[in-house]
Amino acid sequence: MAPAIPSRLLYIGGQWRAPDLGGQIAVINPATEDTIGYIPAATAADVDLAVKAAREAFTKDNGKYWARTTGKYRAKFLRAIAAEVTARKSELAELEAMDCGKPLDEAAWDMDDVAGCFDYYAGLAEGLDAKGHLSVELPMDTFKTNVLKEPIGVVGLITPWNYPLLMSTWKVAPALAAGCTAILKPSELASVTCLELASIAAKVGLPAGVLNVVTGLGKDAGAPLSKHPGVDKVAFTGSTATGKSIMGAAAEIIKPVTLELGGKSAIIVFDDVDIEKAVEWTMFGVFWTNGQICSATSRLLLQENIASVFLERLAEWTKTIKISNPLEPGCRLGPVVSEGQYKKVMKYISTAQEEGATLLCGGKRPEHLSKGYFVEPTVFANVRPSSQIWKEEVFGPVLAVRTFRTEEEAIKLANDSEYGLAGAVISTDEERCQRVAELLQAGIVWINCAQPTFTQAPWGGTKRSGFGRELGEWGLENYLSVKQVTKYISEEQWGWYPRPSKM
Ligand SMILES: NC(=O)c1ccc[n+]([C@@H]2O[C@H](COP(=O)([O-])OP(=O)(O)OC[C@H]3O[C@@H](n4cnc5c(N)ncnc54)[C@H](O)[C@@H]3O)[C@@H](O)[C@H]2O)c1
Ligand SMILES: N=C(N)NCCCC=O
Ligand code: NA
Repeated sequence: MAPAIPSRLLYIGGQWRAPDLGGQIAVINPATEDTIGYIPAATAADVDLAVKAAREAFTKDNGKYWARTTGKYRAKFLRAIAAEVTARKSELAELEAMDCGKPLDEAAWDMDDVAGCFDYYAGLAEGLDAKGHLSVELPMDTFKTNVLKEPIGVVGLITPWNYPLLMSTWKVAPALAAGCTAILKPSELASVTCLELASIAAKVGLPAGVLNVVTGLGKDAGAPLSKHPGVDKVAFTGSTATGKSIMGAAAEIIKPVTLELGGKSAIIVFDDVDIEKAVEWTMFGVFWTNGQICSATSRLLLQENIASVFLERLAEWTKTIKISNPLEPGCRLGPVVSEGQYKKVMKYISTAQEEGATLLCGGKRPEHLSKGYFVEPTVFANVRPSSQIWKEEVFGPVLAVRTFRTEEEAIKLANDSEYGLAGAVISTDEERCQRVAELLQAGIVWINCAQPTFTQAPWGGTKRSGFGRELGEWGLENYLSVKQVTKYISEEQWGWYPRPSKM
């Protein structure tokens, strides 16, 4: 039996609190269109309380409460959270699948990644203790400089619905490891597991106010958080449009932001490949998580002389993907997240047809599913570079294909995008893969695969896909501020101003 959606309030200052205006948002299961629960709807007053709680936790006892504790102390809580996520893995995975529509196997994988990420940043928190006082080489021996890495302060973390708990963890884990205190505002379309993270924080005894979770609409809760003067930094993952407004709000008060935004990443397949392997990675690149991945390799560039064999196999294989309720064993494609997303994806599909692309497979709701926001995995060939489906992020299971003749042409086509998040190259020629990897304008490049992501490696984009890097050591730096402490160590008088002669 699927678990019931737990009934939760906002988590502020270590307490469960009803939202100031008493609002609620329905939790909709996109596979059934049923309302399966409610989450609280925070507004500006709740955000303000959460920021105050986080500030108090940050400054309490001159930082001895959290911010200036040892990394070893903070690591214990991060590891306890990881253990609790692991203990509750199957329940959390089911909640995630019911809330955002991802297949249960994917949600279970996410939960392993969540636990792994908390464990990883526990290790980096411990590492900070040793790195706390770096000394800097100076050209004068009359001075000595040390560099302190300090938590940046109270951080606002705003996250999307495609990996609800994992995208939040990519921010919460390094922020807490660094000694920051945080307010997490997950997406209103999928907040259930983030409220469970709050319950886990309470259970492991994370000091009150260190992590606050406020659910609510972007305009009502996200916007007040992003412009709050009591927030020292905002880390955001979501759409480019929202990223732009968050950066604008932050500019008013010179608040640093990092932005992980959208993409329209290319996968380049050369004619020397094993067709079976290349077809499967192509499918995984755009149909995993239903294509609702910022790094989805949703533009396929295919070398001309293998195009017909490759596309025939791709269409044939795509038609066999198991589309079902995410909780059904073996499901490989669930519904898209919401009715709004369903309509948006369908509109992209009809526009692609109007613009003359060739529909190879998919393009509609699967016949065996009359309810739920399901879209068949869809492949369009002969896509013109000027067309919408080539340029814009669909965030759904839709692949756009073009052929190319030369390596140079492929790179040019791949880079001809406003976005620069990811890219992939598939070829048995290692030197070619290396060359292409270096020339792709992207923050993430996959060779002979697409999408596998490791907590240890940096993640983030270039161009309009945003800036800043999450994960790995880079992810921790996001939440640290650098302070130099310079000491005069000479016994001598400084001697810049001539001493006045004695009276
Ligand atoms: N680069 C990455 O790592 C990455 C990862 C996942 C998703 N994404 C991107 O996220 C997008 C899809 O996610 P989404 O639909 O949830 O994005 P979205 O921008 O609509 O929402 C993201 C978050 O921002 C909040 N928000 C909305 N308006 C706001 C405002 N005015 N001020 C402050 N907060 C506001 C939302 O409530 C949500 O929590 C896609 O474009 C995708 O590419 C990027
Ligand atoms: N491999 C994983 N888990 N990728 C997450 C990608 C997040 C962006 O949407
Ligand atoms: Na939902």
